[in-house]
Amino acid sequence: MLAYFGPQGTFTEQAARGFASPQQELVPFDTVPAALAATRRGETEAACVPVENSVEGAVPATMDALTEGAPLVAVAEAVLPVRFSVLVRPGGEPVRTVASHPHALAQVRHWLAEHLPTAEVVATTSTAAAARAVLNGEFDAAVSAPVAVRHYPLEVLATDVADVRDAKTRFLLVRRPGPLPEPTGHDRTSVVCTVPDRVGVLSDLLSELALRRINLTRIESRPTKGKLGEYRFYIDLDGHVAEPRVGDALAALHRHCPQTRFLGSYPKAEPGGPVVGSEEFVAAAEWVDSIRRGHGA
Ligand SMILES: O=C(O)C(=O)C[C@]1(C(=O)O)C=C[C@@H](O)C=C1
Repeated sequence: MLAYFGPQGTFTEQAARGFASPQQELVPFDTVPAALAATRRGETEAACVPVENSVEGAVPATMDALTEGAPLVAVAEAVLPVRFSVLVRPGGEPVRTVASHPHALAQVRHWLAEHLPTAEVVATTSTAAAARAVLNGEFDAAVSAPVAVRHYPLEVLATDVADVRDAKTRFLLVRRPGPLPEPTGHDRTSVVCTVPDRVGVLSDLLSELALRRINLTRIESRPTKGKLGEYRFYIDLDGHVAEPRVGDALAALHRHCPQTRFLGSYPKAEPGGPVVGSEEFVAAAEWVDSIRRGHGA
């Protein structure tokens, strides 16, 4: 079974369908923490959750839920184009309220201002939860994934709605810790470091990556929710922990920041970015090894 951030008809369901094997049952959960909790408890083999949108940035619910509770690791990612449909009940009633996930609302702000300027905008837990609520008569319109109309008998008021063309959302497939996916040469590694209160610690972390020519693809901070001013840094970098260069860098991050959690090494959905080989790291490690064995200098 594969848990996903639902209900049926979310963008996340689409991403989950891409990950699932033909026989695998998909199980919707109304929140990201609930989908991850089912996987932590072993009720589902994996969970699919949104992690980052090209317009609105990180999905805080996912970042927090991956850090709090038993460890989970990402084994795959997917990137989907995001364009919305605006769904209403059949019958042409006036649209006084329009609902959706905050990330979706942020991606259609201009469209709403132009086409539904007087409608009150309401946040829901997901785009599909908004469609479900419109069906139940709670709101008049939902900004939803185009597939939502297959699950909820609503009418399409507008399609292809997006303030920013080519917007994309990245999704992760996470499991309980186990064997890692094999390196492909186009991988991403994710970690979260809860930094100690020490001068220059962030600069130290970044220097360790730069020294090893590791490309940083994302860095985000979130409060630990403990003391004011205490932060965690979510770091995505190019490469796989199985590569000596990357393994070496993660060990260095852990030295600076003992509270570092590994969040996975997995193939990138859209290969790109500079490719840096590990050859010189392997050669250097072999050289040191031969010195230790008394064979070289
Ligand atoms: O509500 C959904 O349909 C989701 O899958 C969540 C989500 C998100 O978290 O960003 C996914 C893609 C869109 O950017 C809008 C909402």
